[in-house]
Amino acid sequence: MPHAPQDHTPPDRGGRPLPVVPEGVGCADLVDAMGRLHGHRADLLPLTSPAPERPLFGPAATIAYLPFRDDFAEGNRLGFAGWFYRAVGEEPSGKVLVLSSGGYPDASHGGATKLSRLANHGLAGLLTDGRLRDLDELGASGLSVWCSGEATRWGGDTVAPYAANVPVQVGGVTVAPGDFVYADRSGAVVLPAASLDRVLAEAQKIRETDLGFLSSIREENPEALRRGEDSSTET
Ligand SMILES: O=C([O-])CC(=O)C(=O)O
Ligand SMILES: [Mg+2]
Repeated sequence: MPHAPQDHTPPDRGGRPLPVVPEGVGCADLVDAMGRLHGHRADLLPLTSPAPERPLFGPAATIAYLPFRDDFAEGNRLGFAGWFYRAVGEEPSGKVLVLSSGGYPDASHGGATKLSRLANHGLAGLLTDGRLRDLDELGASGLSVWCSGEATRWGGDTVAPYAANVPVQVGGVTVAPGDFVYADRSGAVVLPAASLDRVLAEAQKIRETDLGFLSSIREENPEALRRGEDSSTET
């Protein structure tokens, strides 16, 4: 068994458009669906967003941050701009930029000025387990941005980008380039591209089953349940 996927190219969808998350389906439904279809950890605890009403969904372009090294000349020369354009490639539109915090979740991993490239190139947004600066400005950009919190101090002497489009670890979860990332106020979840359609269908089924439970719970008989005579709804 290989320890990591070697090819991170998202599977060819045969011209089919990218799917959307079904109406009413949220993070917990997607995490439940992932639990049914995969054995690995896929959920991140809730992150902070300047526009939490704006869920994030799209294929990941990853940048790995590491603790800053003054002798990493090539990486430092590329800077954020170089790593950003390497990560998003020729088709940046709709992608989610994923920045791994590199062991310093409280350091800033960027601010609204350099991250204005995301809106310029039509990305869906950004997810990181590190902090960001200028959250108000990022919220006004129309992007969906999720991070561990706001920072005011520049973080470039603490962490720096050193690789693009490699699998990264974010909030205890592996994100490979091309994985689909979803985030809302409840949390975030990482969906393998090859399973995407099945996970979305399963999440919709879970949501519909829950709606069915809600109406049978409304109609249940408290007396019968106290006597232990009705176990039709086990929620
Ligand atoms: O965080 C940084 O590296 C610089 C910054 O504030 C910005 O780009 O707006
Ligand atoms: Mg700034």
